[in-house]
Amino acid sequence: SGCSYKLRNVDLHPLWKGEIDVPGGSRQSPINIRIRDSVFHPQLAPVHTQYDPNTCLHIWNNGYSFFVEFDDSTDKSIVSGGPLENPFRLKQFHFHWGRNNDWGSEHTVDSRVFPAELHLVHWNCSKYRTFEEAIMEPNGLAVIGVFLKIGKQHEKLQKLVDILPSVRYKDALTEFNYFDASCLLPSCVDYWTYSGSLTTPPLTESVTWIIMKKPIEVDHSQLAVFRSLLFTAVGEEEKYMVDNFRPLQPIMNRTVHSSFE
Ligand SMILES: COc1ccc(C[C@H]2SC(=O)NC2=O)c(OC)c1
Ligand SMILES: [Zn+2]
Repeated sequence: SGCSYKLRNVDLHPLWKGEIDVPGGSRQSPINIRIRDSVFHPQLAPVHTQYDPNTCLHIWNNGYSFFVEFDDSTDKSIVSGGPLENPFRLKQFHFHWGRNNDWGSEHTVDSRVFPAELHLVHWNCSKYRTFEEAIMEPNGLAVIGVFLKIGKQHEKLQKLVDILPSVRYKDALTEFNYFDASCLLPSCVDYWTYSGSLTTPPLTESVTWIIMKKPIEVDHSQLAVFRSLLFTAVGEEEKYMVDNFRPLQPIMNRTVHSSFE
């Protein structure tokens, strides 16, 4: 039961008040994935994640989303296979969501919007020495995108939901260890992949996007806790952290490939 396309009459986050498109950008994200325009690539193997829950470090509110960050000093938590030529190291994951369940995702599928979207961010440790270096390179990052839909409670996510109040304010950071990020992946291995960019400044065109076809389910009360976070720091006029997604960008002359027919 796809939700109908809803005009997102949201007032944009200050991040997007100014420039929305990158001058000369030819591979910006997010995009609308048109299923009938995607090209099946039989050589696209399943994506393989190998995450060590002990590499989980902390969670922090960066004023736009909350980032769960990982120790990326070793190859203990990596993604490989799929469109990737070599393994990439897990650096962080975060989400984008709306003020209500009618919108919130960054990517859309045949103009269908989801209430939220998870991004698992990895960098090309075979070619670059650090994450900061990799974000400036065309093949520097691999981000796995997973759509969230409202349904049954996601039990493994609850450990994360329960700690969110401790990072309510911008710049708050709290220790968060032993979390297996693979519990946030859908059981279906099908995905789309395309070349794109970061969806917040510096908007660099350094991302191989891997968008999972199937969403994961969370219940409405779990998503409600995301919306209790603040964009603002202690002492500032409180602004709820909602609608932290970038508007859709032009596909230009890109092809989205699918790992499934
Ligand atoms: C300075 O480097 C950065 C800055 C921002 C982000 C987060 C962006 S990028 C994405 O996919 N979603 C987001 O909100 C980042 O992530 C790789 C890397
Ligand atoms: Zn993101």
